[in-house]
Amino acid sequence: MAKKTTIQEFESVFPKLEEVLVEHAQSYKLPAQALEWYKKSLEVNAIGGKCNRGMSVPDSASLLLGRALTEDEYFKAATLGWMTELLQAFFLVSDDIMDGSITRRGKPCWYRQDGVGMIAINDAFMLEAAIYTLLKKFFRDHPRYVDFLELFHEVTYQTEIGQLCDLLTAPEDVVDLNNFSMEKYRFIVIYKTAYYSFYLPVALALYMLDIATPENLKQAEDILIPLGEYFQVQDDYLDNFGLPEHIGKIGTDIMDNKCSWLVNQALAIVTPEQRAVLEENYGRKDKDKEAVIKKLYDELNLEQRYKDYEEKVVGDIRGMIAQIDEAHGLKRGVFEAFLAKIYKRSK
Ligand SMILES: CC(C)CCOP(=O)(O)OP(=O)(O)O
Repeated sequence: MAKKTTIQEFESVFPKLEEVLVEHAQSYKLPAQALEWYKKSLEVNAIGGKCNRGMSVPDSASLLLGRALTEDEYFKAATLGWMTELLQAFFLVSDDIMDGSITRRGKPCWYRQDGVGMIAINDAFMLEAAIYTLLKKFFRDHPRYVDFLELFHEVTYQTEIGQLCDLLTAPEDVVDLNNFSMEKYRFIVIYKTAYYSFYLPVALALYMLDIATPENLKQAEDILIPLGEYFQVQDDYLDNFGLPEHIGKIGTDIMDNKCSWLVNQALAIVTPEQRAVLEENYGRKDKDKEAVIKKLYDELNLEQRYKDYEEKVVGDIRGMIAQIDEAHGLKRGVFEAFLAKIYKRSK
């Protein structure tokens, strides 16, 4: 019988990994001040999230095996999971600078913390580098070591092309709503979110168990990418309708001129007068203009539109899960468990 991990159990693995990373830094005789800085960056930026990505590696491995993991299997799967959380930390530290975000996981963004500033850019690079230190330490002799390396490299690149398009579609000083479309939106979110947040953890579990056949990887991708799109739509919805004290971050999409799911939905249904309101107020660094957009979103009843979307897309995803061919090691439970982690989430 598969066993689901808990956040406590998953987080209990991190200190051991942090010790490995600190020892690696010490092997270069890193001065004490820099070492302390690195430790703090690891602890502040890797810990404190929901760990959906990280916990999905051991959860998926246990579901694929159809049994609880042994202690060593759990440690290895959780280590791969923490590598996805280090990748997440690398992206969040960077993204918060690019978006001019204020809070993250209920605290000031790392770059906004005392004395950090643009050192955060180098800290982000070091969070990414930590992935490969752990991979070499614990998986150098694994038959799929090169596949792990290539997977992390490819998924990082996919996320970066998504982020590039996200930023180019949301120039700070040039608001042109004709620049937005659902087609552009889908490309952006598939690459900036879906691959690293949903495909990566399951692909890691498949490689760890050495059942990452092209068929299994393709079947997994065909479901996990739509799941990742849904997850980003949720994030866009929460950016405006979520409670900052509950989601742990203050929404910035409207002022950041983002090609958000919400503005794309609005563009599809506004009257000419309402479109003029969008044109006049969207994408400006102005709280009063932001408030006008938030009021328009309420008038357009976008909250209900999101809830209708959620029921439709989850029905479609459940239909895809039901079609999975389990003959080559894949298990429907892997995707049902991932969906259950995010369905109707409020943060
Ligand atoms: C929307 C996504 C790309 C960024 C936030 O991801 P997340 O909600 O999993 O964040 P946490 O790691 O803080 O739980």
